[in-house]
Amino acid sequence: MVEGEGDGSPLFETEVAEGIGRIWYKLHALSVFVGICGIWAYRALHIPNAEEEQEQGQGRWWAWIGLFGAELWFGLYWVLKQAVRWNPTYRRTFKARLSQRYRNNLPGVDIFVCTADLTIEPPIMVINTVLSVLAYDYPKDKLSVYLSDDGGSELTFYALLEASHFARTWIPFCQKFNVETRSPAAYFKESHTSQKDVTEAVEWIATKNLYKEMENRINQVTRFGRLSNDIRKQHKGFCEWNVPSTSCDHHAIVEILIDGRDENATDNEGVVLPTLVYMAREKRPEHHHNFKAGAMNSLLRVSSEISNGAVILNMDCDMYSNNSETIKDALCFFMDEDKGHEFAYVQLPQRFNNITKNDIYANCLRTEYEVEFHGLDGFGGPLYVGSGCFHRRESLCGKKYESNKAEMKYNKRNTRADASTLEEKAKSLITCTFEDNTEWGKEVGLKYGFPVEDVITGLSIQCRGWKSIYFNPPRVGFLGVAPVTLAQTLVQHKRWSEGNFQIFLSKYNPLLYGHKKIKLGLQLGYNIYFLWAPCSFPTIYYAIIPSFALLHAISLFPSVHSIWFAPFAYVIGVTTIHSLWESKKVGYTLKGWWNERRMWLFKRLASYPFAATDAFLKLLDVKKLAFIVTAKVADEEVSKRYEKEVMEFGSASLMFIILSAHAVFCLLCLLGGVKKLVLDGTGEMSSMLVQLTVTGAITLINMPIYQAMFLRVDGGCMPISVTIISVGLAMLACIIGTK
Ligand SMILES: O=c1ccn([C@@H]2O[C@H](COP(=O)(O)OP(=O)(O)O[C@H]3O[C@H](CO)[C@@H](O)[C@H](O)[C@H]3O)[C@@H](O)[C@H]2O)c(=O)[nH]1
Ligand SMILES: [Mn+2]
Repeated sequence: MVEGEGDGSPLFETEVAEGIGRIWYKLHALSVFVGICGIWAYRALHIPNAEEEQEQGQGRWWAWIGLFGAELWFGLYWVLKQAVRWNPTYRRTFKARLSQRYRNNLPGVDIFVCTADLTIEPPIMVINTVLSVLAYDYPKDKLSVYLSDDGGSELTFYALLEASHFARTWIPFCQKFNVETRSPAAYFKESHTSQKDVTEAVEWIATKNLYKEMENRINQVTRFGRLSNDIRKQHKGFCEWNVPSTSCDHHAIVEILIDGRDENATDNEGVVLPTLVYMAREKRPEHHHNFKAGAMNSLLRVSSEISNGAVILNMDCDMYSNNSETIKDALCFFMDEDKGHEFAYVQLPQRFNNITKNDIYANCLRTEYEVEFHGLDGFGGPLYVGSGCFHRRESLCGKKYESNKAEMKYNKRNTRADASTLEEKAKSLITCTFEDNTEWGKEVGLKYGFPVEDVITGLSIQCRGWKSIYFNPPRVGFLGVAPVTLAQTLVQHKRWSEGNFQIFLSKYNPLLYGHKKIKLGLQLGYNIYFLWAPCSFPTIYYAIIPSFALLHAISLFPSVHSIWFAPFAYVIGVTTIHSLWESKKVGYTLKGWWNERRMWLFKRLASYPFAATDAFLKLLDVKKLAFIVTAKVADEEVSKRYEKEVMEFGSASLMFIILSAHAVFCLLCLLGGVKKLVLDGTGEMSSMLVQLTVTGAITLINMPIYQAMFLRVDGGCMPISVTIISVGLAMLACIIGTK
């Protein structure tokens, strides 16, 4: 036995960042905090009095108080952000020890893939995700994959049936040639025969042809919109669609496409296959289905009947597994003899395979995944953010944490009931009324009532005493599809920020609900995300008032010659440098950093305000919960512009009117202000420097908007109606208040 590999050695290792770098970081943070206090002091000590107001214009007092409020907010929010930067924690697993120690005692793993909409989540994409997890490097008799289809479509069922056939070739192929990328579409895109020897190349070509043929069949059927009679004869499951049904009105369907207990269900090399199940829960217009949370809870019940794996992996249909070892990684945490029993879930970062070089819409959330989540891990574990999360079934089903060390076991499968009996039993668990008068959606399973079902579920699991793990493997674990237009990103962020803020406003507010249950650092950490939406108000204020005052040559900041200038310069300068440094460290380009800054502003101007409003309306019970599924396909023109990192507008929307009206407004303020200062000689340059900088920076960041309004002519440019309305609005705003 290798030294250190014995029974007692841990299955994972934790490293907390320390050393001189940390000390510098903390000193820097302290100094910035002093600067922030300086800004607060300046505001508090210089509140304009009535006399001054006479001199400098009516609204100055209001402007001042508003800025004070905004600066208080930003300062406190900055403090929250330090919490997750204080103790970054990193994890490493020892998979060889796991395999050696638990060779025959590994637990069953159930993988849940969710899909909801046939048109924006094409079946070929869905089954690529399914194939990537079917091919996991894990004992196949312990692996079960479930597809939940909220679209309830026979086309998706057909695609899954095709996948179940192709899996027989794909799984052994991956094993034999050590394929790392186990989504066939992604694999055949990145790999070429030229890198292979003859035998491999032959099999490579054969497998690729098989895949391409399947892809063609599926895409043809999808385009056509229905199945031929020949196809419908291929499997008894198609009978389920004999009665007319729609995505929101149909009975429960459960079809076991591959029964892992069946000795004849083997791949081309004669090895047993993983279990594969199609599920569409019953849907009726008069019953609320609770979106993804409802689907996940149905999956929990159906899987408990069929395979009852002790570990559950949650996947979105667009996010394939890119690393065939992540199940083992997750198990290194769950099965560690010393600490394992404490962990409820292991979240991996969500990465995307369609991010452009400079990540124009700041979709990859690198700061969150590379910096902040490591910080959260130091305080008891990260948020559960959906796709790419491994759960202990017990904790997801509502169990409280108990400190006794119980080993995670392999649950024996029900071998008596045959597949069709299991299917019938499973169907009875996913009817519309099954959950009535039960704890499902409340204390059991994923929680209902929030558009970010995962985050609230994770929080309540942590509040039941469990810890969670953030694991960021060297080879990316999961790769999904990020939105490719500005509108999609803004809408996606509206859902997230609204859901998060809704939690903040509810009884689940981490400061109350988590009090004495989770660490303070984690409570603060949660609030970074929960307060996204209200961050919009101080930002809007700060993005308008200083510029407006500049236009009127009213100074709202200290003059360069004043000692009070120092804290402003220091805080603005150092936080900018720090964010540059941080984003460089996590792999952003300079332009990527700039794009991230832009999206920071755009989200706060045009997405979060809607989220905050809707969250309040929901609190008052005037608005119903909605879940807009993010689009995963785009037409060719749009994709081309995305590849070239040209910002996409194209359609008229209120979000765009806000953005462009604000952009024009700032430009007018900048021009007007400079004219006043330079040509008319009103006001002092030295006391306007901060406002000039702020307005100038906003104008620079808005460059793509001006281009889209006045220079571009392609399909993604700003619609002329939006341009007219926003220029009108901006001019109106500039005129108001001008005497
Ligand atoms: O009624 C529904 C709505 C959605 N989904 C599925 O839920 C997943 C997530 O939806 P998507 O529109 O892709 O949301 P994203 O914003 O991309 O997803 C992020 O945010 C969600 C919470 O808002 C999490 O559930 C996801 O895991 C996380 O990746 C997709 O697979 C959908 O098919 C359903 O199964 N039923
Ligand atoms: Mn998604």
